[in-house]
Amino acid sequence: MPLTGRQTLTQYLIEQRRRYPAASGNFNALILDVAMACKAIARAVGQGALAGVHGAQTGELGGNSINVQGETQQKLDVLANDYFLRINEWGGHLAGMASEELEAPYPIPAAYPRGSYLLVFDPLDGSSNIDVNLTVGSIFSILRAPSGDEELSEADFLQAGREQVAAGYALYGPSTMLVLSVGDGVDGFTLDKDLGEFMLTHPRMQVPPSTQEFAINASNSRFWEAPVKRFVDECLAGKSGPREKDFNMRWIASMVAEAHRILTRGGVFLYPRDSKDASKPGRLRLLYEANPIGFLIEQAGGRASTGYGPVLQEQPTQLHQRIGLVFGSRHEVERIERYHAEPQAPSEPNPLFCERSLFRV
Ligand SMILES: O=P(O)(O)OC[C@H]1O[C@](O)(COP(=O)(O)O)[C@@H](O)[C@@H]1O
Ligand SMILES: [Mg+2]
Ligand SMILES: [Mg+2]
Repeated sequence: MPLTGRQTLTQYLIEQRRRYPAASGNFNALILDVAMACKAIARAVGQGALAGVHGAQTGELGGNSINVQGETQQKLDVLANDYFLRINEWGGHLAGMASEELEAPYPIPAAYPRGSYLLVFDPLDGSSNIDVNLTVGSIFSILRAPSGDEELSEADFLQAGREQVAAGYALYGPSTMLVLSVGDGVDGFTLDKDLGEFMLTHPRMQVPPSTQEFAINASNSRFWEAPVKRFVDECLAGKSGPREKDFNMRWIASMVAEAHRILTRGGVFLYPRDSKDASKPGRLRLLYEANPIGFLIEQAGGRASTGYGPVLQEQPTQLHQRIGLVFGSRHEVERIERYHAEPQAPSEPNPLFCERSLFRV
């Protein structure tokens, strides 16, 4: 038994390596570098206004800085992105990185050795919550890099979620956590700030198969597709509706925090494909939001879907591609997939989401 009574992240990784001796020490070192970046971000988030890290980032020409997504960058988006790049570029484990905040992939500079993995990340998820002091996080995905020393291209990152070697997130909430899957279940660690170590506190996390809690941004209801309207209407109808049970609703606007709640006590999260903006078939990004969260949820016995099928099977076509995402307790996600699979008859609208719809005005 370790001295502290709990396993540290380093001890956990060493033990994993003993079980799979073929795994390289590079992989463990990479996870520890990612964890270090998350600790640095946690410190900045924790200091908040004292560290002057709140508010929008100023662009080169004055005014707010806008990222490749067309969204205003917060100071912490930029700082967190920088920590990820600086702390992970030197170790010799990576061939390149890609980030929500960078338009193009970031190849490892020639000054450092080139490694065999790719790191893809959303350095700060839930940015709209920074200034109001609510939980935010970082999300990451690890892929294999192509062998050889050809120049890295965007195509090298376009791997389906099933190909991920590992995925995880850090949560900067009342406590700082790191939740990780190396493809053998999901384990959660809490940061002991005095020791500066992530300690294993949530071994073998599991998503309960059933739930009475759902999460969706209901202000988008007029843009939803019929199967999503039907699902939500049925939840809202509660005991007196077809589901014959009451549901509770949550919306934090930090997907990483919603994922953590669902990994802890179950639930279903929807940011589905909708008709809000024809150029964006969804809000969330496939490579660094949907895929890593989908990997964790499936490793914990839950289900992650586009509504039409498993999200981890989607073949990406662009680095910053967006996608509809539904994940969480298996029975609810399967139900939503069933609703999408049922033939829609526009001439015979379902009364639940038309005249009697709870979202109808
Ligand atoms: O403001 P909305 O439309 O509810 O969107 C909230 C969603 O946007 C996100 O914040 C997107 O993440 P970023 O902060 O990394 O852009 C998700 O975490 C969250 O689920
Ligand atoms: Mg995000
Ligand atoms: Mg972000």
